[in-house]
Amino acid sequence: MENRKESCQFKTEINQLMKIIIHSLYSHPEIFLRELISNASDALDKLRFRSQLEPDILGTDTEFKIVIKADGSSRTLEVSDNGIGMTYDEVVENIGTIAKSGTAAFAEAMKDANKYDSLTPELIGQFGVGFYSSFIVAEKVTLITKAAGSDKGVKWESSGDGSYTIEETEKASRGTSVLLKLKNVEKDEQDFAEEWTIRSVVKKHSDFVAYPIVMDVKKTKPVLDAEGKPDPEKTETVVEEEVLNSMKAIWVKDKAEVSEEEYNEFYSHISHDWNPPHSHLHLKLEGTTEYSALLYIPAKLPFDFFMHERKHGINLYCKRVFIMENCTDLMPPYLAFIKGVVDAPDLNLNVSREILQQNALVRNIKTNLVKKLLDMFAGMEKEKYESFYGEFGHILKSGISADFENREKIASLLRYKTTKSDGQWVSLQEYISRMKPDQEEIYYITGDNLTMLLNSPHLEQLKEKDYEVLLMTDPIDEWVIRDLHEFEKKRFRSAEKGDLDLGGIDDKKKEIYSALFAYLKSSLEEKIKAVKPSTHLKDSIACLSGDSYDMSAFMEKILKANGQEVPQIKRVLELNVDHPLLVKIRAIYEQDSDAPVLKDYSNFLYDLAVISEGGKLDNPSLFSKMIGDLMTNSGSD
Ligand SMILES: Nc1ncnc2c1ncn2[C@@H]1O[C@H](COP(=O)(O)OP(=O)(O)OP(=O)(O)O)[C@@H](O)[C@H]1O
Repeated sequence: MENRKESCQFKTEINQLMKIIIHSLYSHPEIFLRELISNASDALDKLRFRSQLEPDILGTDTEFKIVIKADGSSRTLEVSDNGIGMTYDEVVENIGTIAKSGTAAFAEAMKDANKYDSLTPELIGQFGVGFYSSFIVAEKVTLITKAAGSDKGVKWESSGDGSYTIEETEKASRGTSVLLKLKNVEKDEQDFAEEWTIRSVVKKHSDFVAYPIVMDVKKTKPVLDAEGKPDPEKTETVVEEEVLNSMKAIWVKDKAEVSEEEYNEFYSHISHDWNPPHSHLHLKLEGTTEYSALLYIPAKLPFDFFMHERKHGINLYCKRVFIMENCTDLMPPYLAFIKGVVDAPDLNLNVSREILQQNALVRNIKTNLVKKLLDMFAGMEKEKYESFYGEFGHILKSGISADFENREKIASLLRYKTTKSDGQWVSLQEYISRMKPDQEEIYYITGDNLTMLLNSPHLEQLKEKDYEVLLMTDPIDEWVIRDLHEFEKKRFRSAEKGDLDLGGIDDKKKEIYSALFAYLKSSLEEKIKAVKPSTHLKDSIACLSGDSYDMSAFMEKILKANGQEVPQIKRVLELNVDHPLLVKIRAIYEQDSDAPVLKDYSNFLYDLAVISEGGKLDNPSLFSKMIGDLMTNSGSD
């Protein structure tokens, strides 16, 4: 049969991606070597895992390793592995098209970014540049691979100029080899054809890779004399294979043996994030549930956090043998941003994802990890915790609804800005400690931005009383409140729903307004369910509020934004009976309860309430006309 062969163009996005990578990483060329070694190590992990179920797949090639060959005269560098390899279709899928969510999102984010200079390595690091980073140092890349169990090899080749070729080929052994034809380098640039450059980069970035990374190195050795003793006078140059990395799994080491730098390097190895992590947690537990774990909090929320295909969560090992990546059974969704490794020596190596779910050991480890992480968050010093919370707080909060057992603990980790915190975060404990002596409840208000909430008319009476109000701007806060109800026996109370009971309204006033309110109610029947003297307002004239068990305006907005059908909810129009305009309207009403202007005034009052909560008006032109009339009249008074 004819060998398959194709010449293809890269997708536009890939072209763009390569340009960006080459342009922005030229000052960090060594990154490519780490990426290639990391891919080789992943390929060996996959093969090792598969060989546990299919031992025959290895054949005689059982010594897993990554081989680096550098040749200064031909200016080539080759990174090979005897891992899982790729079939023709896998090469098509993985190299040259955008199969991965990360690459696609990266290309999307960078679509109109021709401002390469603003792309720092830290920014790009979030996206994982992978295989394409080879083109930073190479003018041509040739990948030859043979999948485990397959009898044909595949060759992929590109000069990074927009096209590539792919064809079936012969390859003797299983695995992948990436051959780079290196670009020429200037005098003081890193040269990857040189042994010591490779040696130092491997040591720096890939020391803990679990497989030997070997290279033939030239050594000068004394020649042995006839008795087998070294002759100090004579030396010869020999070539020997040398292992460049220590292969030490740092998670099984003692904390004292691991430097900060090693922790950070290991983090970028497993997470493909080049930014140093926010913090790490290194655990070694003995006893009935034995495990070691090295967990990291990233510094930033990964850009692909909410994408389905996202990987790089927790990698599961058993006695340093890789079992699976992204082991979701070890971390609840509200801590899914945690990355790291867990090594459980008592786990069965052949464990499948399905079995894991029911495995008591895995459940215990999970419970334990969650506890340790929550304790770690609670123990962080303020500034450090707040930088973490600013990034991941909205995800952590979902634990309030999802993890009943840890609800209290998570609640004490919540932070909110408040009407009195001047932009600072406040914990619920702090809020309670600052409550006024006559204050019984924790007041909160929800909405999508702080400025609007701070100026909400609903807060006027509360401000007058000098009560602090939590400002909740994350959609998830609606669910937090729904499930939390109270904290340290203090109930949460919405500042925009129900009566505030902060001091009754004078009965006499209620009485004199009752006729006007009845009129307003009938005139606005389609929009509101009642008109009431306000318990919230102090300076403003009108606001809309819900009954205690009604959905909040923010919740309504969130549900609508998510395409859910929300039944039309009529709210209560609250009016400030001490406001001069209301006094004036009442006077008009008492003079002539059929005065045509009253209809306009009722709409006007309703519109004022809508505007004060940032809503949109049905008839803005009528509204501005009313404002104009009112201003003219007040001038002539
Ligand atoms: N040495 C290899 N052996 C087998 N498959 C490989 C090898 N190198 C790359 N691949 C395949 O090609 C895919 C794309 O590799 P690439 O380095 O571009 O990204 P990645 O490693 O998946 O992700 P990241 O963005 O995190 O680096 C890999 O997911 C893997 O399936």
